Amino acid sequence: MEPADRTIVLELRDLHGQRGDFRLTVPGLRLRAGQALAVTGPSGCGKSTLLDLLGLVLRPAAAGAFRVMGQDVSALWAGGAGGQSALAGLRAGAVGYILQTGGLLPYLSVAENIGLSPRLLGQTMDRGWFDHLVTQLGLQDHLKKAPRLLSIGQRQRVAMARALAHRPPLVLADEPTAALDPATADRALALLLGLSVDSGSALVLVSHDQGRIAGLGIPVLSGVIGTAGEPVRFGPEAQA
Ligand SMILES: Nc1ncnc2c1ncn2[C@@H]1O[C@H](COP(=O)(O)OP(=O)(O)OP(=O)(O)O)[C@@H](O)[C@H]1O
Repeated sequence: MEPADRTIVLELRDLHGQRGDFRLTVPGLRLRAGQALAVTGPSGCGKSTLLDLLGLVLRPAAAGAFRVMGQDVSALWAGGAGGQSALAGLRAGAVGYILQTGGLLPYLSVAENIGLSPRLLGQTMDRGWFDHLVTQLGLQDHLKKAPRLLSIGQRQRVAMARALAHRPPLVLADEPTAALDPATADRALALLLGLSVDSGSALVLVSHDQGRIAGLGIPVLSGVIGTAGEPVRFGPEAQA
C-alpha cells in the first residue's frame, strides 16, 4: 500500500523522451519520499535515457504531466533563461546522482567529495548525517584519502554518501554496482536502499541485472521493446 502521508517526489504521466532516432515512453509513475523503484530492461532499451529525463538533463519530447517536488518540469524546460536557471536549481538541490563509475573528483579527499553538494548549495554539512553516512558505509578510515587510493567498492560507497549528503528528495543511481563482485554488490545495494529510507529520499535504481533487482523486493519498471518504429515502453513489472 502507498504511504499516502509522504511527499510526492516524482509524478509523471505520458512522458516521452527522444535521443536521435531512439524513443521511449513512460505511461505513468509516482514516487513518494522514502520509496524505491528499480528500472530494468535489456541493453539499449533506454534506461540511462530515462534517468537523464528524471535527472533533468534531457528535455522531454512531450509530457502529459512531469513534476519533481511539485514543480512542473516541462514548463521549466519551456521557460527560457529563467526556466533553465530554475531547472539548474532543482537539479542541484533536489537530485542526487550515483554513476556507474563513481564519478568522484580526483583532487578532493573522500570527506571533501562527500561534502561537495552541501558546499555548492551553500549549506552547512549536517555533522550527524555525515557521521551516519560514513559509519554505515564503512568509510571512517578513508576520509582523508584521495579516491585513487580506494578500491572500486569503496569508491562506490563514497559516491553513495556524496549523492545522499544534502538529503536530496530524489536519488538516481545508474548501474551503481555494475563494477562490483556479486557479494559486494548485494551489500552496497542493501546499504543504498537503507540509507535512502534514512534520508527520506525517493530512489530510482537502474540495473540490467534482473535477478539482483528481483531480490530487492521493490517495484520494478521494465523497458519493453515493441515492434520497429514504436517507442520503448517502460511499465510496471510484477514481482518475481
Ligand atoms: N547521445 C545519443 N545520441 C543518439 N542516440 C543515443 C545517444 N545516447 C544513447 N543513444 C541511443 O539511445 C538508446 C538508449 O540508450 P541508453 O544508453 O539509454 O540505453 P540503456 O538501456 O541505458 O543501455 P545499457 O544497459 O547498455 O547502458 C540506444 O539505442 C542508444 O544507441
